[in-house]
Amino acid sequence: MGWLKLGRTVPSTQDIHDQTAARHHLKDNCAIHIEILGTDKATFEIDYESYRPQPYHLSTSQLPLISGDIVRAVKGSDRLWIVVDNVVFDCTEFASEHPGGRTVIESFTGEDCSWQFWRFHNKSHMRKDGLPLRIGRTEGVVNRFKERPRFHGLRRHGDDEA
Ligand code: HEM
Repeated sequence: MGWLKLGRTVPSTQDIHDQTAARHHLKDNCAIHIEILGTDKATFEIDYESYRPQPYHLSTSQLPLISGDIVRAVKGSDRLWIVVDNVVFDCTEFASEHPGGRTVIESFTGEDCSWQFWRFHNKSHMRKDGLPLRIGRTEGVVNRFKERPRFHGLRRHGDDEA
């Protein structure tokens, strides 16, 4: 499948150098370090280690919100975070044990990969292996690839039965 083979894109550093974005992160109370370096730009380092797995009993809406800018910026770090259905999973350690291989998780780091995920996994995989990796929820992290419709016979998968 094409999207499985695509390499990583170079991360945009625009967000990281944008002062407005920096203020936004502060407002969200995230663990970051901001330093003004004598220019009109602010830079910050994100303390990715401070985002910890969340208790299993929390519903998605109870998970801490991680700003989309922080999730996207993970591409420039050594952490492997992915987003499925607006939930952020830290797969850094899990990736090496992933039955589908490490590469596929690396290729989606800092991105939404919801439909790709659901093509290969079911809710039971998510409960057993995904739940321990949840570190938060996020908003506005998009999927790079458009989902291709699937067909069962002549019927489009997901269409109403009637
Ligand atoms: C939260 C992150 C993920 C978890 C917990 C996870 C978990 C798993 C598990 C438990 C399996 C084995 C399934 C089985 O035994 O039938 C598996 C296989 C697989 N996963 Fe993931 N996965 C994750 C992310 C991803 C992502 C982002 C992709 C990319 C599409 C992916 C692609 C695959 C593939 C291709 C397989 C092999 C399927 C097969 O051999 O039939 N996984 N994964």
